[in-house]
Amino acid sequence: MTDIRVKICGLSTPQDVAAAAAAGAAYAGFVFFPKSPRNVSIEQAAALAVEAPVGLCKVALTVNATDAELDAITAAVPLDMLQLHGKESPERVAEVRARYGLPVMKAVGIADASDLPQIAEYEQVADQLLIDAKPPKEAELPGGNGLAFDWRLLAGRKYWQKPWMLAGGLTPDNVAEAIRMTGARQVDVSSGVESAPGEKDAALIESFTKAAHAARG
Ligand SMILES: O=C(O)c1ccccc1N[C@@H]1O[C@H](COP(=O)(O)O)[C@@H](O)[C@H]1O
Repeated sequence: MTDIRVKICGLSTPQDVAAAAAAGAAYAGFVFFPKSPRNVSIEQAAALAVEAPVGLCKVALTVNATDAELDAITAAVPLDMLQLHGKESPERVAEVRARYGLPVMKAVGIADASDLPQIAEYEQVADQLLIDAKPPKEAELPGGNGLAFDWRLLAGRKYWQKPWMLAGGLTPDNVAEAIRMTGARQVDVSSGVESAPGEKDAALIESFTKAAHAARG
């Protein structure tokens, strides 16, 4: 059985990147969304990405970004993947993938069973899927809210053909149970490894990756 792959999202300092790499994370996420407490400038992200260890997959998270915004990010930051975390249509996902030549991971928000068919739709056009909790209507952020969805919705599902990650409200304490219930082989976390909004905690990053790597789906 292959190891669980962990993405630590919302990194904003060299110490955050070092902690994610030291803990054995496979992906490092940089958030380009001004309303987020984890937002980084293009200059900040470029400096972090240049120094990141070889082998750590560097992911830019954007929300309904325009071509001009994506042009600026991709021109300056050495990236391995784009994460689209807004209301991008399947057509827009395909367009971004073709324009930038980078793998695209599309976030799909789940609140109940009626949200599941979207996964099959985005699977046609994205390289990976990120299955996250749907944000509450009043939420400022489309993700990164520390909210989980009912993992039983994924239990016993038909397998998807594309790689996918589980996200939403994961913590060092619940990630093993989430993996067991959903069969996820990849997990993504942001607020569950923070001591305050936007402040990553190296000890929590380590506990999270340890718990995820020890878990068996
Ligand atoms: O982290 C953010 O601030 C963020 C902002 C806008 C869109 C998505 C965001 N984060 C993503 O959401 C998931 C779940 O977050 P959490 O662990 O529940 O806090 C996270 O893994 C990011 O990919």
